[in-house]
Amino acid sequence: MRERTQSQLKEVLGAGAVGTLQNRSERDTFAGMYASRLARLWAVERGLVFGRLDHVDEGRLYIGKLGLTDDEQERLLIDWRAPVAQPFYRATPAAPMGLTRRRHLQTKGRVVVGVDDDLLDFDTLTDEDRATLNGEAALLAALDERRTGRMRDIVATIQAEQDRVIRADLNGVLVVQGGPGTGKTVVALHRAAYLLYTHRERLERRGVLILGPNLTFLRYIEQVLPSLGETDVLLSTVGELYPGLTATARERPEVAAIKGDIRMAEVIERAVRDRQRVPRKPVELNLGRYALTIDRNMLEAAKNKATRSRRPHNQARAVFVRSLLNALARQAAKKLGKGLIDDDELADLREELRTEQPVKTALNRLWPYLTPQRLLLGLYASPERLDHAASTLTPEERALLRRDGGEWTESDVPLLDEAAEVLGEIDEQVLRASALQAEEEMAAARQAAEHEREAELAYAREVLELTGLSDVMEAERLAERQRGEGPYLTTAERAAADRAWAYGHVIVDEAQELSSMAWRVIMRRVPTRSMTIVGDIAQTGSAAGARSWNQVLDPYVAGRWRQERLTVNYRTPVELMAVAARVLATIDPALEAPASVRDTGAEPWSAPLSALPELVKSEVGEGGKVAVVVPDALLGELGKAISDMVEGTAVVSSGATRGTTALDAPVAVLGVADAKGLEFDSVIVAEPDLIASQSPRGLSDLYVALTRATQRLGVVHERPLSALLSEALSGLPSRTSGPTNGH
Ligand SMILES: Nc1ncnc2c1ncn2[C@@H]1O[C@H](COP(=O)(O)OP(=O)(O)OP(=O)(O)O)[C@@H](O)[C@H]1O
Repeated sequence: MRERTQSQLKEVLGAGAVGTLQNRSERDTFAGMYASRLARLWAVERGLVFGRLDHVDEGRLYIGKLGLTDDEQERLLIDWRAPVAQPFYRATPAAPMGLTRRRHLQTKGRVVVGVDDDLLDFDTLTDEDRATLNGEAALLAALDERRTGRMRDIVATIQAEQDRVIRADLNGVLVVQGGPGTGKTVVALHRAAYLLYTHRERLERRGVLILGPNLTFLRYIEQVLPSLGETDVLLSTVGELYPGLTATARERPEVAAIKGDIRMAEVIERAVRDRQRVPRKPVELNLGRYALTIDRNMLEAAKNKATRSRRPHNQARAVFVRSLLNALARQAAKKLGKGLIDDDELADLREELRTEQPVKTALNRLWPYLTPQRLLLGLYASPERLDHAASTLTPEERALLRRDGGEWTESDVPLLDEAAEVLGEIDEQVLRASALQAEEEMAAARQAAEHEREAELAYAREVLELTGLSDVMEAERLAERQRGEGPYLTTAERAAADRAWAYGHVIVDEAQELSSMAWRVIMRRVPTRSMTIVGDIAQTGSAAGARSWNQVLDPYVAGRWRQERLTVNYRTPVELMAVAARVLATIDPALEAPASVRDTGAEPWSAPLSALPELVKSEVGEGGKVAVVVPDALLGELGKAISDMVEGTAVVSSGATRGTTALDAPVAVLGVADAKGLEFDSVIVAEPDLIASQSPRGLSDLYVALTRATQRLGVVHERPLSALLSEALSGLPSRTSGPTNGH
């Protein structure tokens, strides 16, 4: 199939860029189709075939990562997502679904290195068969494997409760609630692959978006879908949802809480209204030959008209300007002694006035073009504007929003998106004209005599300021880059560049962390509300995060969402989960930790903080990936202490970029927010008490930290444990250095 597709691609490309426009576009479409088919055929190499079904009636079927037929259309391999493959995941001895046997195949390259059978129809079994039955071997072998720093697909070992989530209906909102390690992430990814297979046409056109908590996490999961042959899915954080911006900086919890609060929607709306100004005093315009006055009545009338148009701010500006210019033109006619004028004359005068500099400046003051960036920075920078727009917040809350310039944060992105909704797009033509105008102003300033230059430049800058052009020009450059849509731009790429894109399906991971304002952005991206939301309310660490799924979803789909639960922990062994469960009980005794599926015999241990670098070294010696989860305040200090001692240590500063090496390094030192969703062979948690007290949801953070390990867990501290934690953690056997036993 690879060879055939390759030669089809070659043939199409060989036809060259000739012919009519339509010919060429057809050629591009075919080339795109063959190229992605080829990519898919190469992507499924690892574990191509992993299962066999022995049917009572139909004989043998092989299950694999994609479907294959031979030249006679005989089925060679069945795609795991096809309905006939379902018994591979769902059949049990009680409900064998027509199977006598299910076989798991382990392969290395093209060689079968192991088989593992589940015999489902006991009547056909001999006694010896029954005695050697070990259906869980494949799963347990997969779970015990050393971690590589990248998530792997689980097609060969999907469990029945997970399969139900994966194959759930596309429409509506599905919430998948499950404790740590229950496979929420990996299941969500397989669901994306399943939905693309089952609803290929609809979803390829509209695209699928997967949202994760941070860039390291996206890196961690980015290979799963390609390994299942699906390459055109957009992975993103909320910080990247506003096109042209990657916000990774994190806000202090108290600021994040305010910026994520639903009251901010109203604040933004008022901030925009506050920029549609009616000054107390009339505005005088000196046009040389005569002077005009913009009085309050004219302004109110123009503003009312613009508001009644119900268009967003930037588009309503045209209504405002036209109304005001008409009034000014009538005034000018009077001044020029023309008396009553007809419509044509009025239009001429209006257009004449439109080009007068004092008029332009006044209009820009009264109803400026605004970009979301300019609006927000203008708001944060001015206590007066904040007092006005944010009167629903307390003075303390307003003070927390104050900021001069600075980097965009993750919490700003939903506010920028909200502002973009209220402001509306700036017309392309206006953008181009204003960019041109600004360039002319700058050029004129440069040409001006030396002594005038200063003043001219200041003026040009003022024009830029007033119209918000300094970032409008940025915006235009960006728009231009995005317009270069070549024929090979994939759906995901086009969607990423378009703020108004409506996705076919959106999957939200670690969904409990998102603020109310972030949910508004996400919901705008899926008007059909076809969504999968996965998370664990007990793990909520963000101050702006969710307390219940009802609270999150009621504003959008009250009573119209369904929930599935995942109950088995595939990551954390029993011994480690016992400790985590005790911490969970301190958050709320009613919360239940998921049951672990395996034990390793390695008990969690405790040691003094001073031994940390030594212990890390010894853990590295045991092999696999090691993580040290630290309180944010100690990241620098402990990161350095460990780096000095252990080669190849990666310290993950908050707001890491996609290029981070944390996943590839033998040791990662990181805060809880960056450890969310990840897993490591061995985890050491430093100063648990400080983690628990560093934010209002600190105990949940500690629970997250304690559930990241697949094999071994240690706790190091020098501060005494608080009463709350001592019951959960103080009984751990102590360790100074050297390997743990039991593994
Ligand atoms: N059916 C399965 N077969 C093999 N491995 C599995 C299976 N289900 C889950 N796993 C493994 O268990 C680990 C935990 O899965 P995952 O990260 O998806 O859990 P999670 O519920 O998202 O956890 P958390 O909430 O802690 O982030 C992963 O290594 C995953 O590959």
